[in-house]
Amino acid sequence: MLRGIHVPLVTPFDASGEVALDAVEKLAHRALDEGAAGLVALGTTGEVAALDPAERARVIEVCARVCAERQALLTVGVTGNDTRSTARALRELPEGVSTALVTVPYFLRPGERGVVAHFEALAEETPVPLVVYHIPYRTGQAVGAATLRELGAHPMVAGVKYAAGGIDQDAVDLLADLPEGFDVLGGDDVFVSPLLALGASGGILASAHFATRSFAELVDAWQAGDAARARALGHRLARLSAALFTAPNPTVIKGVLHAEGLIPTPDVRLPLVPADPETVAAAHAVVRQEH
Ligand SMILES: O=C(O)C1=N[C@H](C(=O)O)C[C@H](O)C1
Repeated sequence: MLRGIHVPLVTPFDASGEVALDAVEKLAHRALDEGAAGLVALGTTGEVAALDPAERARVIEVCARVCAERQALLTVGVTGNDTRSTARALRELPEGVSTALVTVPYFLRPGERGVVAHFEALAEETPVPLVVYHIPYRTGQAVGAATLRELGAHPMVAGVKYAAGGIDQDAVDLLADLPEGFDVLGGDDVFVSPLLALGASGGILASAHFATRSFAELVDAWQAGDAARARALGHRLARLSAALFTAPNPTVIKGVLHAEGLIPTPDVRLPLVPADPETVAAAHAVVRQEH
């Protein structure tokens, strides 16, 4: 079910600080035009924590409309570290959402048994399949291959966005023996090529706002077993991703999107602060080489 490149859209703001919904719509069409299999609304890249409920609803509405028109998959980020409120947020997801990207409970560090209990409870209530968002350097909670496999056995758990900060032993173990119907999507942009080589089926990658078609080709090349082509593309795209992650995400990506005239401002909401102009210019130079 979870294949190809899914672009976690930034949430652009206009000069008065409001969400620029027309720019969201344009970015959504552009990503799909360029070969993305789906979109992710309200990811980390979408600054979900800084949006109020009405803004979140409007962003989902725009993305759901575009994905329905284009027959693309819409994943919506649902974050929370308490099971009851996360279950409520899932139940309240509107029509048009295909899957929910649910972060491993952060900060609390409930242990792996707590993580399993959390996702099992959510899986009983969710109207759409879940994608576990495993990102221990943000959540503070380790989740090993055995636990991910246990979660993946549930019919309402469709996959994991794997962002362990590199290729670790658990990634190797998990991809060697995946539960039926459970997919692994890379979530660390710089490491997506090696994860695809191990058997991941795609990626949720903020850097795929740029060179979307090349990222989609990277997935296809690994799946076709064309290692020479995949390796060359992977090295090139890792350089692009590294340049886009030299300051907290999504500050550099917004800076470059603005420099390209694709969003009205490069603004982010506090506590994020805009990337400095030199950082944006350096990343923009790498992006331009991909045009
Ligand atoms: O919003 C996302 O989804 C992503 N967030 C990651 C992060 O900010 O750590 C990066 C990844 O490309 C996608």
